[in-house]
Amino acid sequence: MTATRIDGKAFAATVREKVATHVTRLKESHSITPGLAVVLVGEDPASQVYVRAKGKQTVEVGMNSFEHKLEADTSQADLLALIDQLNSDPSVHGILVQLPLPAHLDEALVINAIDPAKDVDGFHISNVGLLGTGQKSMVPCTPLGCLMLLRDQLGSLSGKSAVVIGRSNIVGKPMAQLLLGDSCTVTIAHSRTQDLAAVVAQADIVVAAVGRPEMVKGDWIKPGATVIDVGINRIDAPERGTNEDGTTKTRLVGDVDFASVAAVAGGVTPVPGGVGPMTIACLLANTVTACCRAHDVAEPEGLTA
Ligand SMILES: NC(=O)C1=CN([C@@H]2O[C@H](COP(=O)(O)OP(=O)(O)OC[C@H]3O[C@@H](n4cnc5c(N)ncnc54)[C@H](OP(=O)(O)O)[C@@H]3O)[C@@H](O)[C@H]2O)C=CC1
Ligand SMILES: Nc1nc(=O)c2c([nH]1)NC[C@@H]1CN(c3ccc(C(=O)N[C@@H](CCC(=O)O)C(=O)O)cc3)C=[N+]21
Repeated sequence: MTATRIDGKAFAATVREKVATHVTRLKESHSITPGLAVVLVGEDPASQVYVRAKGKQTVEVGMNSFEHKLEADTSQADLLALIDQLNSDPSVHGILVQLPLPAHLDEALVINAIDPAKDVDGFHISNVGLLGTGQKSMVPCTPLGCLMLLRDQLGSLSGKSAVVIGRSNIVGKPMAQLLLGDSCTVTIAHSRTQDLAAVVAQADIVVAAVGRPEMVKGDWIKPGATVIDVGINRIDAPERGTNEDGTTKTRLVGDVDFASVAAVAGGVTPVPGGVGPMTIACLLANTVTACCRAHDVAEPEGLTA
């Protein structure tokens, strides 16, 4: 069997089109322009790439983008003061603080200082609790993007067996909540799980969010299963030669060994071009949703869980 390549890049473009339509409606009928503020502390090169992509796509769908770049040694008090200012700014409907933060900053404290109504990452404890109890919340972008791809691929997820590999607060745990919300039978695997291959083998749906290059192999996968690869790993690619400074060129791979999995699965997402573009599209979707809720305007359908 040869799996369907689940094209997250193409699906993300359709999500952004829906977002752009709602932005136009908000502007024309309500004179409101949704705004997204992204806060980056320090100069991590990968984070800079993502923040640039977010800013560009925010503007492309017609929203306002506010970028705040702070020095790596910014104090906690200064960061909290900026968040306070963004919380009370009516032109800002969404706030994202790029993670990870430098080690001297208290990540949980900073995230929980964001107004939950503007928490477009869905990381604030209020949103985590709302999601866990099945109430309306802001849903974390990466798991939301995975859910959209799964629903598009499979239709109803009800009764399916799902294994999420990884239990982080930003991907694994909220992913498991969303799958449970769609009535999957959910197993969460992690670094202490025994015989991971056997756990994965019983799954109709596998979501890999581990951070280990090409760890999930084709011979673990139940034939016909749907596999979502969240991993973003940069590995050396000597076959591509060397950079001008003499260092080896690199390439991106996921947590899934694409070639062997595609030979067994029913569908699998590639890296790049799978979950990554969906994450940014869902961030824009969450910003429009937050803006609609703030102004008591009907929110778009099909853009949240
Ligand atoms: N595409 C996108 O938009 C995004 C991609 N990512 C990528 O997704 C991946 C995961 O991210 P994140 O959740 O933040 O990572 P974390 O490092 O926070 O979590 C990794 C999880 O994987 C588990 N794990 C580690 N090794 C193993 C193993 N050998 N077997 C089973 N489980 C294992 C860990 O278990 P334990 O808890 O026991 O330590 C942990 O729960 C990364 O590659 C990251 O770059 C992240 C966010 C967005
Ligand atoms: N507060 C916060 N929220 C996040 O959502 C968040 C974060 N911090 N910190 C870092 C991770 C990572 N992340 C990605 C977003 C897009 C791609 C993406 O678009 N990837 C492209 C490839 C990009 C490339 O070529 O480097 C792809 O997979 O096709 C990847 C990863 C969001 N994160």
